[in-house]
Amino acid sequence: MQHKEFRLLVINPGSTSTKIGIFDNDRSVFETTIRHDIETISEFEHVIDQYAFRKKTILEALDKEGINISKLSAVVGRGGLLRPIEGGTYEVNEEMLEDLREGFSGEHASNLGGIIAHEIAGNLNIPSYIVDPVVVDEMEPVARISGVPEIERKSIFHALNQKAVARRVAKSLGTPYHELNLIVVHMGGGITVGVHKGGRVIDVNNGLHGEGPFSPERAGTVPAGDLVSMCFSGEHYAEEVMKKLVGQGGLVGYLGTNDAREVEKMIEEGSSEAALLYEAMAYQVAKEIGAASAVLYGRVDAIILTGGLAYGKEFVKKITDRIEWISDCIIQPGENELQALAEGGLRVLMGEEEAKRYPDAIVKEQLDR
Ligand SMILES: Nc1ncnc2c1ncn2[C@@H]1O[C@H](COP(=O)(O)OP(=O)(O)O)[C@@H](O)[C@H]1O
Ligand SMILES: CCCC(=O)OP(=O)(O)O
Repeated sequence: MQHKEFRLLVINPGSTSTKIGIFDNDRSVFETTIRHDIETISEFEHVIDQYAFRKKTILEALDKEGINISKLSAVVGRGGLLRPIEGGTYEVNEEMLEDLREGFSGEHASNLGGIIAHEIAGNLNIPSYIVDPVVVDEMEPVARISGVPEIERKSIFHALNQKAVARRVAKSLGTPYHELNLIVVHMGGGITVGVHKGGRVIDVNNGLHGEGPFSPERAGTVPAGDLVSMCFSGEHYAEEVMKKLVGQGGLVGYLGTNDAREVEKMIEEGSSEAALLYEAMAYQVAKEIGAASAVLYGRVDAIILTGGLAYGKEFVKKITDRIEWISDCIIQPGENELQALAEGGLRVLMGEEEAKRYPDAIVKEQLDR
């Protein structure tokens, strides 16, 4: 029987880059990463303001490659800060667009994925989807408690890549994903450390709003009392403080760059400040992995390090030196997000799965609250 051929455009806006791909069914025929330096990104007050800029760079990249978008069957974007929902593929609809534009759970580049996908697809009269957005929420009740009754911990993380890489590693280990205890560490513009138990991410640091290790452009956990004092010092607007946590925190805050390769260059050129900060980022990642291993009572089948920073051999060594006593460390540099987006869209186009309707699949515990 002859299989139908679908051509998909997949779009993955990250905090430091926009990655795009063209897939014929699940076969990648073109992929590129457009990096955005901190000067360009800082010109925009809000992430949503980057919409026209990111869309233009995508269309230009496709045009440069001579790709005719009129032949597309669907456009799939990385999903953003929606309401907490279960994993899966969702058709982009008006309710979703409204929440993405507003940034229902905050601002992040992935909010643009569904919006740009919908815009390009709408002009071609084809469907648009998002897959496993950053708000996929499988946290256990015990992990939701913060210590302040009015504040609940949230699941905001690299769900798409963490799940895709975990499944890939499970396959290579010859054990089903849902039978493994894994710690998956995605290290990109943000850094998230997910505890995968029985195929669910039962705990993870909120990689966006100040939890966990600091990262190329985020603060991670900061001393709470000092943050409160800063907020009420009368010296800063709320938006300014939020930017210190997201966008202008981490390496950007200390060294003015979100590019780890530049930091490596500074270290090579003798900067002891850059060396200390790189060491500190690795130290904080290792500490978070230690905490994640306690969630699993120390029974960890593997620790997976992934994302752009996992290409940095020295950086990875600084982490593994501190944690390899916990379990085997598997290094999967980069991410599998474009492939995962394509496969999610394809499952729906092939009729293997029905697209979920947003916001029908909101995590039930959230509604009960
Ligand atoms: N070869 C490399 N060595 C070290 N760091 C790298 C390398 N390639 C990318 N990175 C770093 O990874 C980070 C971006 O990771 P990535 O997963 O692409 O981020 P995002 O998708 O969040 O934009 C940047 O700090 C970048 O400098
Ligand atoms: C919001 C969590 C996902 C995340 O941090 O993505 P980037 O590393 O691409 O910014």
